[in-house]
Amino acid sequence: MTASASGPLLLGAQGDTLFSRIGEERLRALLWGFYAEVMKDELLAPVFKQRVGPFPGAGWPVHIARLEGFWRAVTGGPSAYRGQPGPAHSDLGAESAHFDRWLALWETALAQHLDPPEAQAMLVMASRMRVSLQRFALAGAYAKSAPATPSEPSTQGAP
Ligand code: HEM
Repeated sequence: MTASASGPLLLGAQGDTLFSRIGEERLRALLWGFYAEVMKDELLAPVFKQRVGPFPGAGWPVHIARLEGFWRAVTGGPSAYRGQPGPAHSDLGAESAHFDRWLALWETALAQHLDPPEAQAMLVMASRMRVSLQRFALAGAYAKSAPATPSEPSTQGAP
């Protein structure tokens, strides 16, 4: 074997990140394709529409750019992402069923846009993230349903 067959798959250890194997263009296409499907889904779409607005306008270009930064960061690419994924999910009313659906659509989108090894790696990453994101999501839901705290303004400003 000589180096003549070198391509993106034979980069040195430092350059061989998941991000470098996926590439910027495919990552972006994956994200737009994924959220296009999310916004056709009757369970997920209302949650995103309320926060981000009607797809693909409103807040979507900014949202996708933020997600691109996030996925670049976690796949070893250059990224300026400084967000807080946990708190972003704490007030959505998202439950376990939402995460099941999200991951099912993610798996489909990954198969459409990426080669199997990268698709598998991205699926495993998201499955692991789910554990903590869902914890944030459900904690927010419990806080909301707790009857102890009156939501009326009568107590606001009280010492
Ligand atoms: C493992 C699955 C998921 C991953 C990896 C994920 C990832 C992310 C990330 C990285 C952000 C950007 C956070 C920020 O920096 O602002 C985000 C935002 C958001 N996610 Fe998720 N998410 C997942 C599941 C879900 C589910 C199930 C829902 C709801 C049905 C959801 C709804 C949202 C919404 C509405 C935002 C925008 C929040 C805002 O900007 O106000 N996500 N998500």
